[in-house]
Amino acid sequence: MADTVRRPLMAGNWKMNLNHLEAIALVQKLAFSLNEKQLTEVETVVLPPFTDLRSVQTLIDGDKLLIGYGAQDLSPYASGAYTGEISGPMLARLGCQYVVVGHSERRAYHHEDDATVNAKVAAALAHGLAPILCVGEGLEVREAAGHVAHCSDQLDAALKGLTAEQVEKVVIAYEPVWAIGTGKTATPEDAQEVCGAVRERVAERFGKETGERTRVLYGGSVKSSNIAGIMAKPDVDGALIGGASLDADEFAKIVRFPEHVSR
Ligand SMILES: O=C[C@H](O)COP(=O)(O)O
Repeated sequence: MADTVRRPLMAGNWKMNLNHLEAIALVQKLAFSLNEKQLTEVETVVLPPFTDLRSVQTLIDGDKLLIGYGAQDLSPYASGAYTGEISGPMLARLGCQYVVVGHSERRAYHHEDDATVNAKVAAALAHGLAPILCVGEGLEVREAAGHVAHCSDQLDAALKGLTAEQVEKVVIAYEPVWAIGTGKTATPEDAQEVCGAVRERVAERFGKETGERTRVLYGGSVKSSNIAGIMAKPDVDGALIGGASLDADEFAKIVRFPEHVSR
């Protein structure tokens, strides 16, 4: 992790897990497990299913918890006849700060292509939400050593038409598909290679300052036992955590990573 203006971000993507009652219990436990200093040093965010958001908002606002929250997806449209969809304005009204866009599970199971991801990034920004934009290669691309080019192409497509000022608000998450939910974590060097390349690409297209300010996360089988090594890398500003974020103790240990990193 570089000594820059970039505040570390640990975001827990719960995926399709935990109902609204379980969500309240987890957020309460997470908040009790971390003190003000830890939550100030490391931005801590939960990304629950849509049905939990109102409960999470009520708890976080009511108890003034230093925990952020957001959604896992949004429609590219603001309103209209799109059955089953949830819009940016709806999420903004619920106080969401973040929304995941282009997660590999949505690209694979919901056939989201680069144009859709680009439209969703723009929709999020238009409604004051910071997109957590996911890029990442599958195993075949990795084995053919095409991972950097693949992520760079996904990034270019997703950021098409944006200004530098907008790009600074985007959080980019490098999530190698082969490391998601598999227990196969990328090594800190693997994470650094792509996170560094992503930052360089942002700098090339939107300017050096924008590259320096944009946060780049790693995601894929992150746990308390491997987070310190990953966060020691200069271009990794945090993590997008799946399975491990469903356990409040484990998530809190991940947030406390600075205690295990020598800087
Ligand atoms: O969004 C989170 C990632 O898909 C990582 O999931 P995981 O930590 O369960 O491997």
